[in-house]
Amino acid sequence: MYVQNANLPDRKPVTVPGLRAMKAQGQRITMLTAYDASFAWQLEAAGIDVALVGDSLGMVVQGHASTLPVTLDQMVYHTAAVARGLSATLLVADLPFMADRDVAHVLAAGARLVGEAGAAMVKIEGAAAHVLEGIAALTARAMPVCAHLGLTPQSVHRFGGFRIQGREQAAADQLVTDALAVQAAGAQLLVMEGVPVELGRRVTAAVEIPVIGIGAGPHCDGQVLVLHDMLGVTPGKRPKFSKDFLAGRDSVAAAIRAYADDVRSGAFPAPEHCFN
Ligand SMILES: Nc1nc(=O)c2c([nH]1)NC[C@@H]1CN(c3ccc(C(=O)N[C@@H](CCC(=O)O)C(=O)O)cc3)CN21
Ligand SMILES: CC(C)C(=O)C(=O)O
Ligand SMILES: [Mg+2]
Repeated sequence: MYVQNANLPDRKPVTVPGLRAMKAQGQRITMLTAYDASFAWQLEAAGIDVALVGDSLGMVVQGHASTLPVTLDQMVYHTAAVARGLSATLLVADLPFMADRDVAHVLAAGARLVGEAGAAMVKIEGAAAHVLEGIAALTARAMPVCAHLGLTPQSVHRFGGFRIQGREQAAADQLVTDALAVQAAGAQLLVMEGVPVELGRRVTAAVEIPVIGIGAGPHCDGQVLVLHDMLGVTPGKRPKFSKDFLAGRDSVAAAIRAYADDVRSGAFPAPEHCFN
């Protein structure tokens, strides 16, 4: 913790093996995005388990229409800022678009996000052959990997928009196969985004690693939201799966605590935040 004069809450550090134990014990995992030290500290103080420096910063911080313009330098800058606001919260950073172009780039990006900026884990989208290779290469160098499947925003042009994935049987079966493949490659956490409730349930049951859902239904081992969505400050339309937790509350701290409570109790996501 770098922030001066901070009143540190007494928390046990969240670790990668600790998340696996939470899945085994049926304790739901809470995760939110953060992009700067001040909001990172709000997550820390509220007892959120995992902070994600998402490339969604390209949309909610920079104002772009997609995550594609975000650069590795920008991810390193934001990850380092978030790291200074955290102590016990596990820090995950997204690999930006095209940082997965080959294993050398994946490792160079991982080294910057983990070694220079202070992430404990790096997140990489998809399960293509070159991505599986990247997951294995990072894992072999002791940089734990969070996989990301389903509505992977870096594939927005392939999908033709931010569309729910895995609605057809063949696509759903392929997503289960992909989840097993990223786990076999070494991934220790999996974000499932924008899939029907039943597929979120299937994937969560199929893998041993914890599955964190966003628009993937209530059966995942944990939930993640974009911070700006859950504070109701996203410019324009929020995704249907998000919820404004600041509405009716009087502080950012209260909103984040309510989110954590609702994820842990299973009250969030409700049916109106889910896809069938
Ligand atoms: N503010 C924000 N929140 C996010 O959750 C988020 C980002 N930005 N940027 C990166 C990606 C993009 N995401 C998005 C963005 C929009 C929808 C969306 O509008 N979905 C439609 C459903 C479309 C369908 O039914 O196929 C919706 O109504 O929610 C979904 C995911 C998720 N991530
Ligand atoms: C929405 C989450 C999972 C993400 O990847 C991001 O914020 O960039
Ligand atoms: Mg992302």
